Parts: sequence; C-alpha cells; structure tokens
Amino acid sequence: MSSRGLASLLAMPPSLRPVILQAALSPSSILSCPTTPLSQTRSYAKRATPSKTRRTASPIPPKKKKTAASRPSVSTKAKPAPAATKKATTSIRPTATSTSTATSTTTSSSTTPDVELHNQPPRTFSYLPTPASTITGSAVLADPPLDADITRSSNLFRHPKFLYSAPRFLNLPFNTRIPEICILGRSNVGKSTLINALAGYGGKKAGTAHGGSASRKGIAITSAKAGCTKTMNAYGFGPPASVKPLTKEEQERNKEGGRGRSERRKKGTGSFKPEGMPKHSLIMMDMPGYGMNSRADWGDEILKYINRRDILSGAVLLVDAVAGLKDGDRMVLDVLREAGLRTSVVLTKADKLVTEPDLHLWQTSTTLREACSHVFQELRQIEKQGESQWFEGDGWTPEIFVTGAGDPKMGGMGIDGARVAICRLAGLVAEPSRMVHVQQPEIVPFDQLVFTAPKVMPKYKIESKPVDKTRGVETAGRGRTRPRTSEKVFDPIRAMEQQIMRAPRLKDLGRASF
Ligand SMILES: Nc1nc2c(ncn2[C@@H]2O[C@H](COP(=O)(O)OP(=O)(O)OP(=O)(O)O)[C@@H](O)[C@H]2O)c(=O)[nH]1
Ligand SMILES: [Mg+2]
Repeated sequence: MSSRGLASLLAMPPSLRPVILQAALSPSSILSCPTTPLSQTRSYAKRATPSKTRRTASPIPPKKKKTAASRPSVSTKAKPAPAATKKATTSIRPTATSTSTATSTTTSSSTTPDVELHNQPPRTFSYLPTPASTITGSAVLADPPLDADITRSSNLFRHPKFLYSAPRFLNLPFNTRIPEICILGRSNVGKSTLINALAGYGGKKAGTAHGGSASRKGIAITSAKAGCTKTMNAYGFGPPASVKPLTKEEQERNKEGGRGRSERRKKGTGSFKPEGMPKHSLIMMDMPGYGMNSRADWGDEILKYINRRDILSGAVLLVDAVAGLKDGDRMVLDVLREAGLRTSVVLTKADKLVTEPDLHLWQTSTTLREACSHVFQELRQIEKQGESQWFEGDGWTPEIFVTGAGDPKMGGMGIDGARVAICRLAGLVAEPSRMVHVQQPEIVPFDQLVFTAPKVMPKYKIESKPVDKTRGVETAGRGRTRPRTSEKVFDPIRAMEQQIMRAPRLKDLGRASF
C-alpha cells in the first residue's frame, strides 16, 4: 500500500477501515472492481435524503403524471374527475392543455374542413319560385337568411313555455298585443314535432311524446298515431314584449268588443277577466290536424280562429314533403286566401327524401326541388282562383323552408330557417328585399313596327267570380270589405295589341328589385 493509500484509509470512518484494508490487500478484487469503495462512499454520503433527491431532481416525470399529460381531454371526458383533481390538472399544465386543444382544432380545420361542413344537415334550407313569367313553376335554391336575422329569431324562440289548451274558440284568453302564429296541417304531418324543434328539442327529442312518465322530452305531445292533438294549444316564446299596460278604456273596449259570452267571464260572478301584461314575445298555436282521425267540430273551431282572431299575424301551413299538397291543404289555403291571412308553407319530413345529413346531397336533390316546384304551382293556382288581394309575396310568402325536425339523425334540420320564416310572419324580423331577373321586351322604334293580324283569332276567356251587382262592396276576408270591381269588357283591339307586345323576342336587360 502506498503512502497516499494509507492516508486515504486513515481519512475514512473507522468502521469501514477493516473492509477497505482487506480489499486493498487482495489484488484480484482491486482489478475487478476498482471503484467499489468510492461508490460505496458516495451512496453512504447521500443516504440521508435519498427519496427527496429523487423526487425533485429526476428528469423523468412519474408514470402517473405522464399519462395525465398525454391525454388530458380524453380522461376528463371519459370520467369526469372530482373538482379538486380537475383544478390541480388545470393549474399544473395550463399551457399543455391549451396547446393540445389548439392543435386539435388546427388539425381538424386544416385537414377536413369540407367534410365537417358537408356532414352537417343544413340548419336553414329554402327554395324560391322562379318568376311566373319565365319558367312557370320551377324552384331555385334561395340564399340563406342574414346571420343577424337567424340570431334574432333564435333568441326569440328562447324560454319556451306551454301556456294553455283551448278546445273551443270561445275559450281562448284575450290577447291584443302578442303576435300569434298558428301551425296548420294534416294530422300526423309534424305540427307538434315542429313546435318542439322550435323550442330547441331537435331530432329524436322533438318527436318524443312528453306525456308519459318515462320520456318527458319536449313541450308538445307528439305521437305516431294521427289525431293526437285535439285542442288548440298555445306556446309562448321569447322574453316579455315591452308594451304599456292597457288603459281602463282599452280594457272596457275589450270587454264590450270581445265576444261578450259567458265563457269570457269568471263563472258565477259575471266579472270580466282583464288581459294581463305580456310574458312572451310570440305565441305559437298548435292546431288539431285535419284529415285522418280528425273531427268536424275541430274544423269549425279552426275556421273561427282563422277568421276572427284579430291578433293572428300569420299561418304556417305544414306540407309533407313526400305526400305533397292534398285536398285538405287546398281547402285550408282557400280559407286563408279568403281571410287574407299571410301564409308560409313549410315542408316537413324532408329527411325522407334526402336521408343523409350531407349538405351537397341536399343542395342537389331533384326530388326535393320538384316537391317545392309542385307546391309553388299549387299556390299560384289557388291565388288565381280567388278575388282577394292574397298575392305572392303579399299573401303567401314565396320562400318555402324545408325541415326534417323529427329525424334523430338530422337533429333539427332546417329549424333555423323555419324560425326566421315565423318571425317574418309575426313582423319580428324584417322581410328580405328580393332580387329577381326581369325580362323586358326589346324596344323597337315606331317606324320599324310591323302590324300583322294573327291568323287565328284567340279565344279569350275571362275568369272571374260572379259579382253581386246589387251591392256596392264585396267582402275581402277577415271582416274587411272593398269596392266592387267594375265588370270587365272584352276589347278585341286591345287584346291584339297586347298579343303584339307579348312578342317572343325577349332580352334580359338587367335586374330590378322590389
Ligand atoms: N322522419 C320524420 N318524422 C317526423 C318529422 N316530423 C314529425 N315526424 C313524426 O311524425 C309523427 C307525427 O308527428 P306529430 O308532431 O305528432 O304530428 P302532428 O301533426 O302534431 O299530428 P296530430 O297532432 O295528430 O295532428 C311522429 O311520429 C313524429 O316523430 C320529420 O321531420 N321527420
Ligand atoms: Mg300534434
């Protein structure tokens, strides 16, 4: 042993000296493990705080932490952690979480933006008729409503509430200030389902009855069996409309001008029940359906409601996209026309025509386009058959909104559009100004005009309702009258001039808006 080795031996703790001395004397052990004493010394020196050192200084994070960091969103979603754990996770790795979220968003938007967009069913989907003068009866896809209108109408459909059921017209409470819109249609067409969807219960929930104890999902009762809704059911939507309280005179006028029947008074006392302050912005009236399983007296009450409810601002006629307009619908449209009530047609169950929630499929569906064209043709026909001022745009709204409210896969398809349509009827959202192509006849100088008599004189038939000549006025629906129109006299010269003006050479000279 060298003098240096001896000195280090003396510096060691006395308890270790015999062991080290024995090892030093054996040459083989020195050769095989020369660092043993040093390592032993080192470990001995650090034994005081072994675990502490490992916890703080270890560069590898513990296994548990690593798992949590690698998939934070999944673990939170799969099993909601208790509040304390959640807090800890957020406070420890806020950047990690935000980064992962940002990354996932970026990835999804950068890789498959179109797929995401196309796989959503359209929230607003409507058709417009082409101008009657050009290609009669065909339909074109309408531009979606303005975002501001969609947001406004969606807000107006918040806070849905069932208000009352009225089996008869006389049972309806007074309402002189909140606009009412009624939903009409054949039995089983989806009226109550649409009410649920408007209230935010889309898809499966919209078509689920809430009457049973097991499934209380929507606000309206729906059923696959026709004739489910037997009374006029009112639903309130939106925040309370801001109006002034009715004055005493107005209340008195209500009392006198009301129907003045015993139903309007509290039973026994004969006292008048005044109208309260509005609690909603809009009232939707779900009506009993006509057709299968319906009753004649329901029809009477519906007629009374359409003709005599002054606050009624419009009607939404639901038409089954597969079945199309039926005789019952035509009769109701006749009534609406004679009443001069603004009407919007909404197609329901369109998910039966386009079964996939793919926007592209919806936009290119010819079946759906034809279904809408057919409805336009029928509406124009019904408009012509009457004498009232119930015209396209003024009486019936030309835009037909398409919905598939009750389909679980579609989940409230087209409901945003239906909301906008209803709010437009109620005057809560502005009507859009419509741009249409107008084809004008080419202007020909007078000296170039060539007058030729038609080879066959056309037979003109003037279709009009027989007018009661004894009376100076005629009814225009909803209690209104207008002066009787003068009798039309056939003027052959004028008819010939008109035919010349309707020359086949037409040129598109621009656009006009109205
Ligand atoms: N696939 C599909 N089914 C619908 C749709 N709308 C309604 N339904 C179904 O049609 C059936 C009738 O719906 P309701 O809302 O009760 O029809 P209704 O017009 O209120 O019927 P009545 O109250 O009898 O006049 C239910 O089974 C609904 O689930 C839709 O858009 N798509
Ligand atoms: Mg119903």
